Amino acid sequence: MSMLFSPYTIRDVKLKNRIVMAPMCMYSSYNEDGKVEDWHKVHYATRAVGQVGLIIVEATAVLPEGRISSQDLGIWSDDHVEGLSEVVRLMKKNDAKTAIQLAHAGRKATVEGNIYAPSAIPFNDQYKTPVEMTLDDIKKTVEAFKNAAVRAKNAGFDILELHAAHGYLINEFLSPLSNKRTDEYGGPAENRYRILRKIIDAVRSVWNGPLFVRISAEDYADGGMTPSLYVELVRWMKTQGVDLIDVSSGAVVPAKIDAFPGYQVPFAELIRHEAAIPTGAVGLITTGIQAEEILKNGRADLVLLARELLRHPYWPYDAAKELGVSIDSPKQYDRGWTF
Ligand SMILES: Cc1cc2nc3c(=O)[nH]c(=O)nc-3n(C[C@H](O)[C@H](O)[C@H](O)COP(=O)(O)O)c2cc1C
Repeated sequence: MSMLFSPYTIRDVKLKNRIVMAPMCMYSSYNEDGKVEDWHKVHYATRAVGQVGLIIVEATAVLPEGRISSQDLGIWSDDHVEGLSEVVRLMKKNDAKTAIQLAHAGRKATVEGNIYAPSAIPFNDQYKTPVEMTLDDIKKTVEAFKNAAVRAKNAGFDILELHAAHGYLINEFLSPLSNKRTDEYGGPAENRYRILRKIIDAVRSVWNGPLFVRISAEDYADGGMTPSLYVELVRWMKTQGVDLIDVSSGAVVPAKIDAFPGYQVPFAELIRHEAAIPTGAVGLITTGIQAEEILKNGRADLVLLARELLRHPYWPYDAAKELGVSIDSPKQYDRGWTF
């Protein structure tokens, strides 16, 4: 029996299969700051038609200065809710469950004006030097994540994901390589974790649904974070009511990454077993058999695909065929989806 095509329930949300579309920035809010465009509607609805069980909408900025680019999606204003609701409606209408990744780009923001980070150290010489956040800035940021969670709820999302990976703001606090603070937000792991602790508590105060956190489990640099070091942090997340860790890696400091099929799966596996929490595996997963192996060997609970779903929006059909499983097709496509 296929595990990839078996349902998975988190809190009160039942996914029809274990296939997840990983968050991917579309940099397509070209008309109005942070707003949904037709592109987003077509793009996300298409993967829902393709029978992806859970779709995670791209990194969506909780503050305008927290955008990776000026064309990122935003959720810092109530004006963003209407467009996001429309994307949710289209995905749900096509039978997918929906999530959104709440994000702040920190020192990797490329917007005009000041950018903010735990310490005033640029990512590299291509990036601006960020302003070191004051305690008041931190408070405002925590509040922004909370307000974003309320808006995501109003837009109708089933699941929330906090972006604590890829060298963006939360990741910058977690890693000792980018956080050189000497106050209660820097130094030992417990201090570096403090902003995420506050964000999770703030989000949890307004959100009862499933909550994921995406982490970069490995910094690929001396003195940086490793999957083993993350186990303690993930245990804290679990105590705070986080339901699943979406395990990615890298990008907090410039480093060379040797990416090969399934290269991040061992990190998801270690965290799943050591911290006893469900995980999602991501990174160069492209075939049904590969996905099935990850799930059946207990290495992760969900499988996330990014670039493969840009090439093949109906990948679930291909994977089902490969695994000899019969799945429902959108009824309009019945004549093409039988094999
Ligand atoms: C176009 C593009 C945009 C991305 N944007 C995001 C993002 O918004 N948030 C995030 O956590 N990861 C982002 N990623 C990383 C993917 O979610 C994924 O972790 C990575 O591409 C590895 O998976 P893959 O080998 O299946 O592509 C992006 C990747 C691509 C290709």
